[in-house]
Order: sequence, then structure tokens, then C-alpha cells
Amino acid sequence: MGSAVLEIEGLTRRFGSVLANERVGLRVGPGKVVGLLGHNGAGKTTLVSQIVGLLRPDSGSIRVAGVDAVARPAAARRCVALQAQAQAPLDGLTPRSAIEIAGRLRGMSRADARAAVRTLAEELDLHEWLDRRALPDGGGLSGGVRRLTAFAMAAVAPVPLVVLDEPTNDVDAARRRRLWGTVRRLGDEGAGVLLVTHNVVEAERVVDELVVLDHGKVVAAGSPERLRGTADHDLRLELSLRPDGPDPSDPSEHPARAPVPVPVPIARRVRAGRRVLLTLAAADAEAAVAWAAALRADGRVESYALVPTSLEDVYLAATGAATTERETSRA
Ligand SMILES: Nc1ncnc2c1ncn2[C@@H]1O[C@H](COP(=O)(O)OP(=O)(O)OP(=O)(O)O)[C@@H](O)[C@H]1O
Repeated sequence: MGSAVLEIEGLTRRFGSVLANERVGLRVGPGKVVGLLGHNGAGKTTLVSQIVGLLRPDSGSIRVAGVDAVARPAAARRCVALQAQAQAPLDGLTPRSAIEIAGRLRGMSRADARAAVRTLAEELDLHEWLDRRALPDGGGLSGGVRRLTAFAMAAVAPVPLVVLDEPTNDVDAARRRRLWGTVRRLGDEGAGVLLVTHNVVEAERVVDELVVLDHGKVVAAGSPERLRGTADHDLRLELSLRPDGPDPSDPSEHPARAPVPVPVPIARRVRAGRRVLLTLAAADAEAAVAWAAALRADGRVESYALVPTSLEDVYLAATGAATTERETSRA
């Protein structure tokens, strides 16, 4: 398994009466991309701030590449490249110079830093803006290009641990995909990556492991496959409820009309606002779709869709953002 590039145990940090991190444990191995997911205020930024020595924990330990980050924050910080959530101050610089300077500051030769800029510009499709100067008050470069530049500044030089705090905010869909590709490359080249994100659907494609924080505590951790807890051939049927309508499949919600039970076994049912997510076996898809089509024809749901299972419902369930039922009626 190799020794961890980030090892956190029993980490607790309080702000007054708020327990921002409560006995958090987390491990990032070399070459692994670990996603840290959580709602607004879950404690993600508090955790990152302690890893990079901006905040001292009340208790617990953090080791970065074997260095005790609580006792020796400056030494630990040298082993980490951070893309902070706040936009990096770039005013007066071009993306090319900002990325090259970030590489030089981490000990790269000028030639190596320039070569790394070329690689990143290619990977992230940054050529168009590479020599455009960032101006004060957000001028010159868009928020998305500034975010990509900050990402490239973190990714430019090899370090044991890369910490990315919401790296895709403001970034367009095509370049987000490119950015995830670079994150995967960093892992494949041996770095440990801690990826903080709200975007569970996109993160799922790139991470080796996930840690879900909820109100400061780790509520779920493991590989996407293990967390999904569903078989490869499972599918998800999503119902979009009418704005004023109850869930027609839920026996507990049928004030006016009788419920219509799903005609097939359901492995997991999650309700998130007006969406109902039902996990079922692929072999039962035809019967389930016929059932959903009838509900739609009857005006009892607005729409439905059959999609591959994802971590979204697991995440919603783990963080209490939805009501979940695990049904065990499967043969
Ligand atoms: N400096 C601070 N003083 C007081 N409370 C704080 C401070 N920093 C964070 N908190 C509180 O600690 C909790 C965790 O906040 P944190 O910023 O770590 O969450 P987050 O998961 O990063 O949220 P977001 O996704 O919105 O960035 C929140 O309740 C927040 O209000």
C-alpha cells in the first residue's frame, strides 16, 4: 500500500459552539485521488486549512508525507500544493507567467517549468489565454480561466500531496472534463490528491476513494463501488414529482389517490425534494419503465428517466439531504 502522503487521525476543530471538524480520520495514499464531499458548512475548508497549517487543530494529528503538520507546519506545507477555494491573486500576470513562477517557486528549472506550462496548456486547452494579462477587478481573464490557471499553478510541479478545493467552480463543461483528466494524471504519476468538491457526479469518475463529511463528521468513506453498494448491472429510475403532488409510489403519502406500488424489488429509495431515485436490477427495468410511463400518462409524475446508478443518491442519503429507505425485498 505504501506509506500515506496524508494521514489524519481524530482531528477536531471547534469555532465557539460549532464543531467544524469532529474526530475526522482520513488517509490519502501515493497515487490515489480521494474526493472529500460535503454540503456547505460541512467542514471541508476547515479541514484543508489545518492540512496546510493555516489553522491549528484543537486535537488530533495530521501527517503530510510523514511530517507532523501540527508540530512542523512550515515543513509539512512544503510537501503540499494547494489550490484554494478563493481565487488566486493573478493581477498583472499572464497565465503563462503565473504557472511558470509557481513551478520555479517549487524548485523547477526554467526549462522544466516552461515544459510543464506547455503540457498543462495543452491538457486544459488554455492556449487562447496563455499570454493575456489578468487585470484588477476581474478584468482581462474570466473567472473560469483564472480558476484553471490556479489549478495549473497547483499541478505544475511534482509534490507528494495536491489539495484542490473546488477546482472546477466557474469552469465550462469541456474544460472541466480536461481538468479531471489532469487530476487523474497527477495521481497516475504518483501524487496523492485530495479533491474537495460539491460535484459528486463528476467526482465519481475520477476518484479512487471518497470521504463524505456531514456537520464536521465523516459519515461515509470508501471506494465508489463499495459506497454505491449496488451491483454493476443496477440501474436508477428517477421520477420527477409534480410541484404539488405526493410521491405516488410511497404508501405513506397518498392523501387523495391510492399509491401505485413499484412492481419490482427496489434496492434503495431516496427522496430529494421533488426527485425520487429508485435503484433496481437491470432485468426489472422494462417493468419499472412501464410503471413510470403509466404514472406519467396519468399525470401523477412530471417525468421519469432510467439512468446508470451513481453515488449521488448515496451522498444525499449519507448527508441527510434526503430521506432514504433501504428496501430488502430483493431475492
Ligand atoms: N473562522 C470561523 N469562525 C467561525 N465559524 C467558522 C469559521 N470557519 C468556519 N466556521 C464554521 O465551521 C463550519 C464548517 O465550515 P467550513 O467552511 O469548513 O465548511 P465547508 O464544508 O468548507 O463549506 P463550503 O462548502 O460552504 O465552503 C461552518 O458551520 C462554519 O460556519
